[in-house]
Amino acid sequence: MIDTSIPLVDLHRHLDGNVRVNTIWELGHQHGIVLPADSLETLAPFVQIQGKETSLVAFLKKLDWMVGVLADLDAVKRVAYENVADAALSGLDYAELRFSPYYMAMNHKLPIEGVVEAVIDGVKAGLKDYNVKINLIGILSRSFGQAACTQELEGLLAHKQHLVAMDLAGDEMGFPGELFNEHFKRVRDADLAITAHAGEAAGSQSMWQAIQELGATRIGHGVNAIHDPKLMEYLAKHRIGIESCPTSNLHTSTVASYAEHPFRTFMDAGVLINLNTDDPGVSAIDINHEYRIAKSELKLTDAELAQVQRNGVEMAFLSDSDRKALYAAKV
Ligand SMILES: O=c1[nH]cnc2c1ncn2[C@@H]1O[C@H](CO)[C@@H](O)[C@H]1O
Ligand SMILES: [Zn+2]
Repeated sequence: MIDTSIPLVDLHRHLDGNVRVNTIWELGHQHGIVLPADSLETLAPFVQIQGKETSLVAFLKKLDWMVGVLADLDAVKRVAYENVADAALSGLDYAELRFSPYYMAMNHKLPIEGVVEAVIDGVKAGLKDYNVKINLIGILSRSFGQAACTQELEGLLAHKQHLVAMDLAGDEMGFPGELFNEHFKRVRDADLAITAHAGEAAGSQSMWQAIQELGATRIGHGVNAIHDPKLMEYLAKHRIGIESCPTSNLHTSTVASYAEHPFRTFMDAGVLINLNTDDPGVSAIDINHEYRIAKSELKLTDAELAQVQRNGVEMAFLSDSDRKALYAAKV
């Protein structure tokens, strides 16, 4: 299913949506944080999806315990380290890990810039022990409003040399992209690439906004583009990549079933699209699961899966020489 001659990448993966249940348990006890359950087994349903949630906002609540145990910067560093380990252990050659330092900092009033530094340190430590290539994407969490995103942006820009891109995530319906035009002007001025969660909870207009006003060259989810033929044409023509996360889309009720996921519609329209995990800890999945689902439920052939795998490498925020090196390491 996975072609071992092609690099395996995950481009849409929230570091703060991938905290191990065991780590939540240990950090909770270490820091005297009252957890909602008194054993590891009974904790899992509070932080992982059981069946599915009724909406994106309901889904996002599952991440709250993951950041709720980040009581100090060592905890942040640990989570970042374990994210590198998880990426390597699931067989990824390359992952772009995205994180929202405001969201990670807010429960225990950690310094936002300190969180950014701790993530960078944790990833560095992970890379000493595990063989995988990692790049970082900074997230502006729209759900906390414009002022919080300004603080978040500044904490991230202070370490922009460690980032490849910036993303807009959170409650897409409640906080439309227009609110963040000024933020993303600063991101463009800093020469970082841009991806944005769009067309997940809101319609295709939100994707046009992300592309034309924020400057996104990739879109997270983008499911709702299929209702807008002009946009589909535009995505294909301009090679705007769709970071697709089918299981997350099911878990947020963005699609009602795998069978209704429009992945194939994008492929047939010539749109660059790949497979990703989104919040592997919350969804309790890994990248292999998404490729299995793409075969069994989205009915992709092995040749199509190989194309999807290559699309991911094509879409990655990598320099041409790094992209070549990633390919070269597989042959
Ligand atoms: O599927 C998703 N759609 C939109 N936002 C998301 C999703 N998963 C996580 N986050 C958001 O990303 C930040 C943490 O990295 C948080 O703002 C969380 O709500
Ligand atoms: Zn996401």
